[in-house]
Amino acid sequence: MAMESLKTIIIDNYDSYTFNLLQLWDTKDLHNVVVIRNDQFEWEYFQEHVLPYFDNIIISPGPGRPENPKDLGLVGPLLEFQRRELAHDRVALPMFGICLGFQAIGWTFGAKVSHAARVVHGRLSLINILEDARTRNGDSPYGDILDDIPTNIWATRYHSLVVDPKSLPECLQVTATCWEDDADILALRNTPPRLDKALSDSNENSLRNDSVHMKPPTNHQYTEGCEASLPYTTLMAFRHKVHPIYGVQFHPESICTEYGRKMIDNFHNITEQWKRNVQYQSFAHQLPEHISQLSVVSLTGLNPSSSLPPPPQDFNTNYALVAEKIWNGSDGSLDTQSLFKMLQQQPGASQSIAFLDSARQSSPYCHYSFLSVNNAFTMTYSTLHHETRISSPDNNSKSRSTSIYTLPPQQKILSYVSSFLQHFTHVPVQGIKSLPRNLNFRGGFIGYIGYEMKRETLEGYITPIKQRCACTEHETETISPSSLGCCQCTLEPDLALHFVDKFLAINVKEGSIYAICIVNQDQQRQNLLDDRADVLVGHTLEHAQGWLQSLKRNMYSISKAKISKSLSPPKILCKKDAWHHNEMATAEEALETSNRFSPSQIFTPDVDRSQYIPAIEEAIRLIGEGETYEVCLTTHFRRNFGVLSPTSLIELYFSHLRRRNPSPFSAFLSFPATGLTVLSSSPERFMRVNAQGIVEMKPIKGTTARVRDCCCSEHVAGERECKRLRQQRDKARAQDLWSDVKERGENLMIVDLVRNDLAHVCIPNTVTVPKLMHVESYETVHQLVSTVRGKQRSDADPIQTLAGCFPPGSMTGAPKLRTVEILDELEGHINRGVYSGCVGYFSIGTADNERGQCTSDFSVVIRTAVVNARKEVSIGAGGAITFLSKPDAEWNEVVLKTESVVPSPSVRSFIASNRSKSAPSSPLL
Ligand SMILES: C=C(O[C@@H]1C=C(C(=O)O)C=C[C@H]1O)C(=O)O
Ligand SMILES: NC(=O)CC[C@H](N)C(=O)O
Repeated sequence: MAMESLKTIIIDNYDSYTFNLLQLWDTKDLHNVVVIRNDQFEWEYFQEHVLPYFDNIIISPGPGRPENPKDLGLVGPLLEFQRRELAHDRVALPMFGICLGFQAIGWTFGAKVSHAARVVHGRLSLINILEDARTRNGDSPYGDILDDIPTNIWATRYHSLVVDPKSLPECLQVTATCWEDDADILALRNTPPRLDKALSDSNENSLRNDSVHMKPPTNHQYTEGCEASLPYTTLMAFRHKVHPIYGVQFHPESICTEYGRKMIDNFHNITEQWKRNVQYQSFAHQLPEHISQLSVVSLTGLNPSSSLPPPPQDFNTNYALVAEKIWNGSDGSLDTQSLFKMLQQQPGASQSIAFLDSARQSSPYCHYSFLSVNNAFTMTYSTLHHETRISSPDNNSKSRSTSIYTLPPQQKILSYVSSFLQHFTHVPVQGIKSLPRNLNFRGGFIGYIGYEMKRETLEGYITPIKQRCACTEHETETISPSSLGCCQCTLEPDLALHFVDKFLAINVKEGSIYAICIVNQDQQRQNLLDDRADVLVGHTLEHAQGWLQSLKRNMYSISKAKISKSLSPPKILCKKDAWHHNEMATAEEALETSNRFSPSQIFTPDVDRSQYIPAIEEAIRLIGEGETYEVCLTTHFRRNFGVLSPTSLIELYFSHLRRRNPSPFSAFLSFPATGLTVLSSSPERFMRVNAQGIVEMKPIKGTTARVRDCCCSEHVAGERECKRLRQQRDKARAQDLWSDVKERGENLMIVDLVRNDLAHVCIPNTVTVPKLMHVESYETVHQLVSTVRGKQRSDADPIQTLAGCFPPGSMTGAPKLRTVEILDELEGHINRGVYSGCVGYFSIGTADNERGQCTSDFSVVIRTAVVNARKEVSIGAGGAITFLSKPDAEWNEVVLKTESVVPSPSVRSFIASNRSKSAPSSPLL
């Protein structure tokens, strides 16, 4: 780009894709770009104090429609102003409108915006660039946005509305259209699928985009059952015949659109030419600081070469880490459950448990499990009361005391967590030269951030009145066991984090075990909430050494008793074979299958099928109106179990959930101060920040069951043939998932959303998609998974990085803000709680990695049971609704997902036998 001082303002219509545009700039040019929200200023102020500093304008996509003044904010009067200026032969800045921006330009100049004959979200079309677009003569001295781009390109579309070509005013000229055909389906049929057998991520730092080259089909065809029954085209781009004003209906910033960058380059070149022609001078040669600072995301001071490690810093002198390998995997693997029990018998052990369990040993995401049963302190938080509770062990270490602090207005709890963790960087490691590179947690926070934390992280979100806490006792409440759970805020806090300073790290591949302890020799306390609270983290060296010694002694005693049967999921055996051998695991499976039950029989859903289906239909209607593109609708299934002791929950986790659904991000967390326990078997990574500052997100969208049924009844010749047939069908199913445009659409929408989130917290043009929609196969399901990465900004830490992307886009849909507001209504303002949030860690930064900075890894809370102080077990489940959704199938998906967590018949009897005599009896257990 040869435009040294060209200054661009991007106006964001609260679309979740706007920030992807920044990825189309070179980092060194971004200081000339400012992104503002469409409601950030009154128009008059903007016109006088902001606009004159710029050379051109980009108007973003967005939910809603141009006729609605709220959807456009200041874009409405801006466009009207531009139109009037041109009508009076005055100078108006070059403009480029995208999707809603395109529709808004068309509407301002007199075109009609109507419902599309075919609603398209997250699908690719072949755009046909009309030859006229290339001719520079006519009345306009300027080139076109689509210059020097092949005649047919793939582009992503997210729209329900269209500019009616018949209504296009004389001054606008069509430059591109597309056929409403099924070119994407046909092209996918001729493209080899991405089936990740090995599931390996060879280079976790790679920032290269995946490329799937789809060959365009030769003519326009329609697949059977497709709603496009007639060949017709849709308007995809126009330009002003005289002035440098352009618009495209598709999304140049989507990962799947070709030549997006070229379009932005063209716009810059056009603007330069225009500036020369009209001799335009903006207010200043460079953007002054007070204007740059208006940007929603600061785009100044981004260092394009910040892959270099920061200058070495002094060791942390307050804290150190003592670590020792206390078990060598070659001696055999220890059974995790026995290890758990052993830790609990150690002095000082409590029911305050943090266990991040890489339960799916074969997964490439599984390196270490982290286990702690005595934490330095635990903090919980309520967004509605702005209230933090901090509980730490009392002197006798068995009991805990809790203090309550109210945060000042406007303060955010995650900012405190972030500044607290800053005391824990460059911590020197002792007792061992260095810890393995992939042992990423070195002490720090382990816990969850619940979905309602969106009230403090999602910009522009205002908590609806209906969600305010109705509890009157709360303010005067004193902490006592009886007052626990007086309201939802204490029953299921919006955030709960243990600070872990003494734990085991278990290498799940080798079976080796490290014991790690933070040392704080002077027992200095650390400030947590400015000067409101201080906490004690870390132990004396003598304590740490004593702990290590006693662990080592105990390791050998349990090793004699228990050498692990490694966690392998039930094998598939032919039925004949299973019955013949009376194979236990298979028999149990068969029992479960024959006893197929619906979770709604034992758990009560917040909304049942008859209420859920209308909510799906409403979501589909809103998509058709252009209000949203994808809605991740969810509900909860609940059941009160009367009594569930802490021990029985641990038992339940190991014997049921971990066994039935071993997943890479399994977790068992218990928070005795609130009586809350989380049992998770999540397969989905939300966000990880590694020691090199690479941020990774791995959204899952698109799930299909694996073919696991025995085919013997189909008279196949023997077990071998049965297996071959099953594998063949299973592969075909994976292939179908890969090429299913509905599933791909869901995935692409979230990939583009997640890229947008990352563009806020990473150097924008480092945001890449190293894996785009690969099929990953687990025991029971194939899933369509994408990997999105970026390099964290040097001024951000993992907490700010996570907050900038929270709540997880795969649990909201897109565009995030509007869709979250829609979901609040559709889900009746019922809290999602822990479900839909994230579980994981923020680790301290140790000096043995080159940056010495904090790291993190969080999963999305799905396939998870949450047990509260009232012994109510809740399981959230849902799925992404798109315009192509079939309500019945979506409900079945919810039930299927719940069934992966809900106790199986055998576990039901387990709970029954563990229930105390006084507990209310249940007819089903
Ligand atoms: C909403 C859930 O899962 C989310 C929705 C998915 C989908 O729609 O395919 C897949 C994984 C999650 O991102 C859930 O499991 O409850
Ligand atoms: N992506 C967009 O900007 C969508 C614009 C408009 N809301 C539509 O659905 O057509």
